[in-house]
Amino acid sequence: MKLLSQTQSEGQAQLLATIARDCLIDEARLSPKPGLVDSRGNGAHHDLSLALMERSAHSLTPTFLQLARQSWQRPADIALRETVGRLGREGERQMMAATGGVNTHRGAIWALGLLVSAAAMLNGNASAQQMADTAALLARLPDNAAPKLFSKGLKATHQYRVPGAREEAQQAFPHVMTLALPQLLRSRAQGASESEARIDALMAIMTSLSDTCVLSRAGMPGLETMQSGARAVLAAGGSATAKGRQALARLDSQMLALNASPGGAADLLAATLFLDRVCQPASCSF
Ligand SMILES: CC(C)(COP(=O)(O)OP(=O)(O)OC[C@H]1O[C@@H](n2cnc3c(N)ncnc32)[C@H](O[C@H]2O[C@H](COP(=O)(O)OP(=O)(O)OP(=O)(O)O)[C@@H](O)[C@H]2O)[C@@H]1O)[C@@H](O)C(=O)NCCC(=O)NCCS
Ligand SMILES: Nc1ncnc2[nH]cnc12
Repeated sequence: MKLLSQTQSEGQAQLLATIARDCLIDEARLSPKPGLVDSRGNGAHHDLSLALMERSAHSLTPTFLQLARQSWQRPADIALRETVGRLGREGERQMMAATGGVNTHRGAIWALGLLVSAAAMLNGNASAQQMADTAALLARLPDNAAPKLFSKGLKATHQYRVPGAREEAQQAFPHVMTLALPQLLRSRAQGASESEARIDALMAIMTSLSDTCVLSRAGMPGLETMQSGARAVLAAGGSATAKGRQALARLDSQMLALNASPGGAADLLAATLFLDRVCQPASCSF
């Protein structure tokens, strides 16, 4: 583990916060994303826009910075879990204030917030898997200060008996670690452009995620359409190929017709981009 002076660790905390914000902006701008806000338009959303997503991302930089500062070289214990929970809820309030009450990034605050904390806890010398495992340790700890709130995500996970955002983090982000990151690297290695590789990584997540945003808006038929459509894009060779792009356009039309938007998958793409940026295959480089 690297020992850093206070000035160095403050610089690293600021870097982590900036990277987390940039990953949210990169995710929002990436096009074409089925059903989601992107640089073409608002997807299946009436209350979201790219400008709003970007404003929301900027409003979260102080939250990510506080998470990194407070987590620096600390162990995963209840005290840190409660601090992280408090900062996360404060971040949600900042987001709501910045967007006039629209939920742009609730799932992203959760996933990226835990990963920013994990990166800081590990002081910069860890693999993506170690960071995901450390984030999972935190996510599994009880937060006694958390209010017992009803949420659309909880309703969908109970109704359809599927895992949601909470479980994804508690299980160390399987959709990021076993699907998205490997696909990102594979598509790059096969010569895809950076945008195409990122779209392919999003597709990899969408092949299997039980996205509670899609379930809430379009039920199980919507989720099945998302998963089979994403599999079709990858089976056709991914978004770098003409057939893959046709399958992607088909999936986009289907998601719009169903009013379905994979907001959870988008959050996990941002988490994937974060780990890709802060970690090397063997150790971390931020
Ligand atoms: C653990 C929490 C994430 C709360 O989870 P829960 O499931 O109880 O609550 P939700 O409010 O539903 O938020 C979950 C959000 O997570 C994203 N998501 C969905 N499925 C998955 C999945 N399988 N894996 C990972 N992530 C997933 C998703 O976020 C995106 O969608 C949001 C928009 O969705 P929605 O509000 O439903 O909006 P629309 O459908 O557009 O609404 P209408 O237009 O139809 O009205 C958007 O924000 C994206 O980010 C889910 O929404 C966690 O929040 C929590 O407990 N926090 C407490 C604080 C804490 O401890 N923080 C620690 C870390 S900082
Ligand atoms: N690009 C996006 N569009 C809609 N909802 C989202 N949640 C996170 N990213 C999103």
